Amino acid sequence: MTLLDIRGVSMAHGRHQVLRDVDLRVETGRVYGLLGPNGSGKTTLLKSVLGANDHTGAVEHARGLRIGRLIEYPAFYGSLSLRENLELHARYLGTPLGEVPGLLEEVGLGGRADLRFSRTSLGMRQRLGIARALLGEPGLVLLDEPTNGLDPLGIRDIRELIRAVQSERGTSMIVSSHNLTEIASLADHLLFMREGRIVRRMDASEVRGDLEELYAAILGEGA
Ligand SMILES: Nc1ncnc2c1ncn2[C@@H]1O[C@H](COP(=O)(O)OP(=O)(O)OP(=O)(O)O)[C@@H](O)[C@H]1O
Repeated sequence: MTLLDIRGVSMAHGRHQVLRDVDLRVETGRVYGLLGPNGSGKTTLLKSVLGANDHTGAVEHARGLRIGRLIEYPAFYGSLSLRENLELHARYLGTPLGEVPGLLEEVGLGGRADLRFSRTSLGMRQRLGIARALLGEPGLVLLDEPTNGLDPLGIRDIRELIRAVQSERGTSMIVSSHNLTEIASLADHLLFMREGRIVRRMDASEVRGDLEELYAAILGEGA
């Protein structure tokens, strides 16, 4: 089933064209890896999916689709506990508060539910951000550089968490990342962006050899 149908989406910041005629169809149960250099338009595309910017073209959502998101650093209240932060967001979304303890367990924060947010590490914040993105059982989750700023073990932990969430729930995801190992292990469909366009798309099963070499061949200087 098609969850999201993006057709001819373009977006400019002033005279700077950030997205150019992007088409993308997102299907149920698939994980899309969004790759591209800094400034290629990945975050802007994810924001267009959410209707959070002034793009042209069409973004059609399947009826009743809930979209969870972890885009940039999510805002949480430092003086509230992890549980209170999630409950506050659940109230804002109108989703059941009873979901919160299970979600904290699912992201590995069950034993830390009463810790104040201001006392958490970046890895814990990303876990909490993922839990927040899962409130209300979304059909699609957007993760924008979910391991940004983490150390190698933190990157591995978050990657494994995302894989576990995906395999347990079967949720469709769009994950943007500069970390090719992460994308290679998570995505089943790869989208390469350059200067606001999707210049190449392929199934992960089509990747032969090293993803870094493929990335350079598609997106490197002179490609
Ligand atoms: N609010 C804004 N005002 C002006 N320009 C913006 C704004 N937001 C983004 N841009 C510009 O749009 C372009 C695309 O930015 P975007 O954040 O979508 O790229 P990205 O591929 O996500 O990059 P990165 O990998 O660095 O996160 C960049 O050149 C950026 O400077």
